Amino acid sequence: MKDVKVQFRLDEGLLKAVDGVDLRIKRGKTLGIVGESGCGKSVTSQALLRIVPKPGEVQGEIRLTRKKKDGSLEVVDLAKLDARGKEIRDIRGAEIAMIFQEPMKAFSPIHTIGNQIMEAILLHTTDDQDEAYRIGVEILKKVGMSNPEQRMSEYPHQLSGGMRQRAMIAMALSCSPSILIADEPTTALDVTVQAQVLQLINDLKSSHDTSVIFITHDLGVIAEMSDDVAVMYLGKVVEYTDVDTLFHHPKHPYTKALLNSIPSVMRESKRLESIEGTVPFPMNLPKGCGFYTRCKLAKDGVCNVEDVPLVEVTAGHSVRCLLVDEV
Ligand SMILES: Nc1ncnc2c1ncn2[C@@H]1O[C@H](COP(=O)(O)OP(=O)(O)OP(=O)(O)O)[C@@H](O)[C@H]1O
Repeated sequence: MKDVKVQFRLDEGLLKAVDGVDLRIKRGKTLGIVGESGCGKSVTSQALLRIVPKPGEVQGEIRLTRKKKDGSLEVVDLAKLDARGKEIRDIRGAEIAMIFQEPMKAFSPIHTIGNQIMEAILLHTTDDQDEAYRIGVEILKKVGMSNPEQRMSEYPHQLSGGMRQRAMIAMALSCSPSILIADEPTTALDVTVQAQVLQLINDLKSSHDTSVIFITHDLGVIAEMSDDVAVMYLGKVVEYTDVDTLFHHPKHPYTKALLNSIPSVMRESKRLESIEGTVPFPMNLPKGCGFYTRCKLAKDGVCNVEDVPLVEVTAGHSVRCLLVDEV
């Protein structure tokens, strides 16, 4: 993704939900996107699939390298495609699939799990009903579903929360996508089921060489799942590096504050730190660093003058902060 912007033209003004995001998703690796509510994580992933709701507009470059039927590679700029056209519909589900926080929103309540999984397979993989059924059962088995044949004929409400989440992952994986977007997929689950679902995504990633974009506000989950991490704040990436560097050598004051706000059994402190205030609304923002109003290190006349660029401070580690040397 290169300089990707998503803006909503509303009566009140221009809402910049995503404001110039540059990200790279490597094959077979997980990119974690973390940040507070409203920072633009979900809209970034919606932009990738071109499912940003109206009146949202996507700008910038979203380059996807894909294999053509003859085996050769081609690069498609998803941002330039017609959001309702055939080309992006072929890519959605087949090339890039998504799992959501609430599976009930992804499934239709009036069709069986089997019908819904088979629909995706019949659309992208085969015309043969029997083969689609066989692939459906196989994929349910793979995601650890008990009695997969029986599940095929059940409706979403007949499954438990954890099973519904597995069924949604099965539907997303049924066409072997090269990119899987997981948007807070475990937030609504209890911790044991959460651990199983995370394990499942990690297993499938390594066995299928799938690239995963994992969106969450939970830094613990980020640590467990990601190879690279992008920390987002107010529609921008403020820090972008590999997971070890992020946790051991964070540079941006916002990342540091986020890390200090996680309770740890290893750290002895009287009070858990919190970040004062809330994320500003992304409309009519003043110039300068988006974190200025909440940053303990902010300097008047330095940080609130010009927009701050994302700078590579060491190889593979980019930070959007003018005071990065002092931090
Ligand atoms: N359909 C829409 N119309 C107008 N504004 C929107 C729309 N969808 C999102 N936004 C705005 O875009 C910004 C980013 O939203 P987004 O849902 O990407 O945040 P998020 O980081 O995913 O938050 P959460 O963790 O709560 O899902 C927010 O200010 C939100 O209000």
